[in-house]
Amino acid sequence: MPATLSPRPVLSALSRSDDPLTRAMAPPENESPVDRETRLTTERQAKARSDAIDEELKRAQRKGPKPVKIMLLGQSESGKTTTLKMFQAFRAKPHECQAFHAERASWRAVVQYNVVRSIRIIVEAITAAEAAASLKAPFPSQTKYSAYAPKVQPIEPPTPPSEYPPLTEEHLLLKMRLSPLSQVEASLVRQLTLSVPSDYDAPSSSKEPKGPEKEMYVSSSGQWKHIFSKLVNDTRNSFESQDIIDWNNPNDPGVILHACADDMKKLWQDPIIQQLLRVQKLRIEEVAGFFLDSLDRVTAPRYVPSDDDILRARLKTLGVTEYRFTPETSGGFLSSPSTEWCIYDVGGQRSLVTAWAPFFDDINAVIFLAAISCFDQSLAEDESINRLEDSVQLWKSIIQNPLLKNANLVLFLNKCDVLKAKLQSGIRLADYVMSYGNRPNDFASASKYLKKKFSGIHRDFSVEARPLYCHFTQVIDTKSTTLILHSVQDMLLRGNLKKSSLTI
Ligand SMILES: Nc1nc2c(ncn2[C@@H]2O[C@H](COP(=O)(O)OP(=O)(O)OP(=O)(O)O)[C@@H](O)[C@H]2O)c(=O)[nH]1
Ligand SMILES: [Mg+2]
Repeated sequence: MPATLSPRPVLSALSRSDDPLTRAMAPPENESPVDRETRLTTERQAKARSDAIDEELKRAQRKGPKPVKIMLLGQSESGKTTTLKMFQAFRAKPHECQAFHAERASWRAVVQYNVVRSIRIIVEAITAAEAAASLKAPFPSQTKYSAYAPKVQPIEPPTPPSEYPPLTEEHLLLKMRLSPLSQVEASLVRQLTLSVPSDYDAPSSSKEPKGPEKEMYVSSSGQWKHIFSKLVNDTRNSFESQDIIDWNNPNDPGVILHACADDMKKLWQDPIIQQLLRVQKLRIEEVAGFFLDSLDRVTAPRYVPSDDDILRARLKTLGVTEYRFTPETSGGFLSSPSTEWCIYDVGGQRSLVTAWAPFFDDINAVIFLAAISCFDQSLAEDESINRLEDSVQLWKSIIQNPLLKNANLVLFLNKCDVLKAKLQSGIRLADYVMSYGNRPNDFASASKYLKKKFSGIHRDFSVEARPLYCHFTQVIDTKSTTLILHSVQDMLLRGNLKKSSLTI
């Protein structure tokens, strides 16, 4: 005899005539034994289906709420990927951090690429000075360096070559001795890209660059790291990079870099070269991925990048990278249930902005990064456009976008360390931002002014009335950024829980 199925017991307790629904649901009074068996089988199957659905729902609930979706937006070089690295290294649960640390081998190649790239800027500056001296050529065009060097708004005319400091035999000798670095650069490009971009002009000592060079990029920060799988021992059971890198590989770019270390240092520290860079208005220290002050360390045999090196290493993003993780919570109520986060890191170059929109749907929060130190630079893509002004316009278009009207807005006014250093070195904000007027040229006044500018745009143009969470950041600084990400995380989790009708 099959077990009685719900709602039989209730039915039997009711008089059939009490309620039309009960009557309708009741089995016919003259039901035959065969019909009864068929009916009970059908009911059992329906119950099994219903139980399966309940179990699936319970499993989904156990898995926790929907992931919190966050987009990192902002202009190129504003610090989006660096912020993502901060999430990966310091806000994820320990086993997820481990994967980040295992990527040190990959980041080692990026640091090496950044070093070689900086040296190439200097070598090209020497070549330009040589050409100017021997051929009495017209002004060497600054656009030659446009992909690398932070460009200054054309307020001052370029320095005439007659004012270039005279180079010595020693400089030319150094340049020659460093020529093997062009092979290292080509080899690193091969390692770091799945295929060399067709418009990438592989450097060659015998060839002058043709027009503006392209900065190397990766199509997605996830993909390129797989290339380094060949560096990983099959029998690896350790996440330590020392175990991952093949230190005996004679073709490792680190071998030539180590051999050239003294010459690179001599070149970078030479006072005449420093002066040459100054007159050519090449501020290499401000180029993303600057490691020339750490040459001893980063060219040492068995060099493995520190967390700090990874945060400073520069590789442009092309496309959209998705990173999922479960954040470490502060404990207490918010630590349960643990919500998964899904972070999208996009390429900020102008031509890539149109690729962002398909990801806007369902986004919980936008972290917009504005590099407020870039007030005296122009866009790599268009020298006539001031970077800060471009960032303001981008911010305006994001807060006006109807697809993002439900997204929480977090604004990182980033690169505060660079802004401070620039103002202290005497570069005047008022020379580039006319409305700054005669306010003091210090960090306190400049940062206050810039915050007002960005929050004023939010107040006047936001498609929806919503709060703005604004932070002054320098996302290469782990301590302060960890605290800020912590507060952003709590703010978003609270918002997310509220939306799911859970009170906190
Ligand atoms: N000094 C300093 N450097 C920073 C800061 N934030 C980012 N950087 C550096 O700036 C460079 C560019 O940062 P990324 O995070 O790659 O920039 P991005 O926004 O991802 O750029 P795209 O991928 O081109 O869109 C890197 O070398 C970072 O180390 C900061 O607050 N201070
Ligand atoms: Mg990036």
